[in-house]
Formats: sequence, structure tokens, C-alpha cells
Amino acid sequence: MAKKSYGLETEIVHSKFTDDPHKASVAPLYQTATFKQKSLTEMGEYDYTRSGNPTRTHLQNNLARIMKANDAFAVTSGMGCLDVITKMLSPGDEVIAGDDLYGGTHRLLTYLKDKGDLKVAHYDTTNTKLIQAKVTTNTKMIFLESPTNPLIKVVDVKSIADHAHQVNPDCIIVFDNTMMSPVLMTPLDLGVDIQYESATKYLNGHHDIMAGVIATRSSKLAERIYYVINATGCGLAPYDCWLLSRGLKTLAIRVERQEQNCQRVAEFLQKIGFKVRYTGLESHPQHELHQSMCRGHGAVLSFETGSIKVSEKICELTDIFGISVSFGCVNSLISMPCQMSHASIDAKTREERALPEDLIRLCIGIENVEDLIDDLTKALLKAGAVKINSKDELYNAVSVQVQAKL
Ligand SMILES: Cc1ncc(COP(=O)(O)O)c(C=O)c1O
Ligand SMILES: N[C@@H](CCSC[C@H](N)C(=O)O)C(=O)O
Repeated sequence: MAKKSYGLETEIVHSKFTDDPHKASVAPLYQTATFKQKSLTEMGEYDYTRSGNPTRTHLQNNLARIMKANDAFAVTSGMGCLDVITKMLSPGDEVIAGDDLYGGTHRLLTYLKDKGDLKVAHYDTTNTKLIQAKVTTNTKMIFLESPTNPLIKVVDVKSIADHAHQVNPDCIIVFDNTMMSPVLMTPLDLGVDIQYESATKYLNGHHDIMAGVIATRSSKLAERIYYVINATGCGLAPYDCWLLSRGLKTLAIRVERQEQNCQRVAEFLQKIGFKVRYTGLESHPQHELHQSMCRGHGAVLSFETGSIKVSEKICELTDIFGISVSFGCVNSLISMPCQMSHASIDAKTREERALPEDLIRLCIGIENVEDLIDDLTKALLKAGAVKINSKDELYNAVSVQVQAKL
């Protein structure tokens, strides 16, 4: 009889783990650097944790399953993933990258470019025709992110990947799936060769570890990725693997609740007149393209107030939303990307890429959504970003409630 395949939510919770002699119901933590050999000539499966560790293998097998990959590798951070991937390139290689990539990604690519290691060209990846026109037989890698952090721009992944592979079958399409997580997107189904994610975000979900995951269906690429990880020693440590396995179990339910909350907050902010960037809103210019690639919209949105000072005040006046970088955690966060997560992109480049200095990014958690909306309303009112308008029913109700609390 064919093996039954389960839904992603079930697969995430029921991690495959069968070979423990004591039948432990949670995969044990092998907190060890070394493994004894049976004899001088007989090696076991593991010898040294840099090369491999059962706790890491357990995690990686589960990640590969939920990412629909053949192989997944856990490393020390999301940026560690990009470091491993770029180490697979050769001096002078030409790569194409988006122009709204996460600030740290931009920083590492710029570092490699400035050292003369790589030729990096950044383009607006929402312009599919432009990217397609820029791919040549010399393009070795293309770095994509969708929706982008923090401008929530959507990339037509399949059209770009298919075209690039037609022009150069060896061109490696690299996709950063941190913003969606495997619950909402399977980039490997869209022609991506290597998917990576900052597991510091949704995958772990509790902001108590740094981690990154690289996944691929190609055995050749997997071999090269493993080689770099073992050679450089950036494999995730056993305890962090164990914590990540634990966090992962609630991934589906966390993402579902975070997304529901985010949709409500996005609608609230839009209704009271802000320009909100969130793919869950029909007003998002690429709402449909996003829906055609993903199973949901995630829990990160950004909006502008029109004034840096007002945005700063809002951030400082919230109680529940913590001022913090990162996202994908159970608790809600507020930040100003130009001063925080994307400060590593210089001001001139930020301006060229139309990254608004007053942009506020909200990363929504699993709290009570009414509390979140009340908290934001209070901050918006106190910062002078909104005023009470008695003609607007919903706006009025929230404001009156908040007024009573002030
Ligand atoms: C989209 C995206 N990719 C990659 C990273 C890097 O991940 P890490 O912080 O785990 O190195 C981040 C944030 O840091 C991110 O937001
Ligand atoms: N100081 C850090 C900033 C990390 S930003 C983390 C996250 N990706 C986000 O978007 O908030 C750095 O220099 O990397």
C-alpha cells in the first residue's frame, strides 16, 4: 500500500524519529563534540560534530521534509546561509540581486563586490522583463526575496527562474524564504535551486536562538553546500538544533494566528488612511501574483506616516509592540527599518531604492488582536498621527475606547 502523505501541519508536529533504544518521545540532545569509533578501522556514522551530529541530522531531515527538499542544512544564522552559498561562487562571477533585499544581505553582497570577489548588479525584481533581459550566459546566481523586507515587493519567481535556466542552465536561483516560511511558500516548486531562511524568525519563533537553513533538491548542490559547511564549521550547534526542533513543532499554528492578526492590523491601518504595504490587502499592487505563489501573507507589514519624527514617536509610544529588529516571533515588534534592520544600506542607496525614511515596520505576534489595535491606536493618537473623526464608525469606536483608557 502506498504510504499516506499527511498535511504539512501534521508533518511538522510528527517529526520522524524512530531509532532511539529507549523510545524517547522527543529526539534526544547529543551535546557532544566527538563520537567514539568502534575500532581504529571501523567508523560509525558520526565522528565530530562539525561534520555531523544526530540532533542536527534529526532537525535537517524534518526541515527537508517540510521544505519539500531532498536535503536541508542547519547553520548558525540566516547570514551564515548566504555566506555558505556565496562561497560556492568563483572569483569574478557575475550575480544578479534584488534591490530591496534584507539589509544584511545587501551588506554581504556589497562586501564581496567591493573586494572584487563578485560582480553584483542590483535590479528591481518586481520588473520581471528587466531581470529577464539582464540574465546572460555569464550569470552564475540570482538572489531573490519575496515579499521583500521591508517594502513588501513581490517577485514573479517562476518566470525569472524559468527564463534564467533557459539562458544558462547552470545559473543557480537562490531564494530567501524568511518572510513566508515553509508553511506559506514552497519556492523549490517554482524552479528555485537553493532556498534559504533565517530560522531565527518563524521557524524557531521564540527569539531565543540564531539559526539558518539551506535546502535544495539537487544532490550536486547539496554536496557542495555540505562541503563548505563542514570545511568552515558553521553547522548549527546541537543545543540550538534541539531548540529549533522544539520551536518548529508549533510553526503552522503560530504562522496562522500571526497572519490572522496581521490582516486585521493591516486593514485597520489602511482604513484610517495610512499607505500600508501588506500582500493580504487587495490594494497591494501584486496581491494576485503573491496569491498565485503562496498559501498566505505572513505577519510583516510596513506603513508610512509622512514624517520621520511622528514615526519615531509612534514606535516609542507603544506598550505591547517592542522596539526591536527581527520578526516571526510570538510577540509583536515595531521598528523603523532605515534606522535599524536596514541601517547597513547607506542613506544614498536607500534613497535611490525609494526606501522611505519614515517607514514603520510591524511584525505581528500571536497576542490578542484587539489589544494590538488598541496599543497602536493609543500610540498613533498620542503621536498626533491620527485624530478622532466622529464620522467614521470603526475609527470612532476604537478611538473612543482608547480615549477612555488614556
Ligand atoms: C529576509 C531576511 N533574510 C536573512 C536574514 C538574516 O538572518 P539572521 O539574522 O538569522 O542572520 C534576515 C534577518 O536578519 C532577514 O530579514
Ligand atoms: N544589527 C543587525 C540588524 C539585524 S536586522 C534583523 C532582521 N533581519 C530584521 O529585518 O529585522 C545587523 O547589523 O545585521
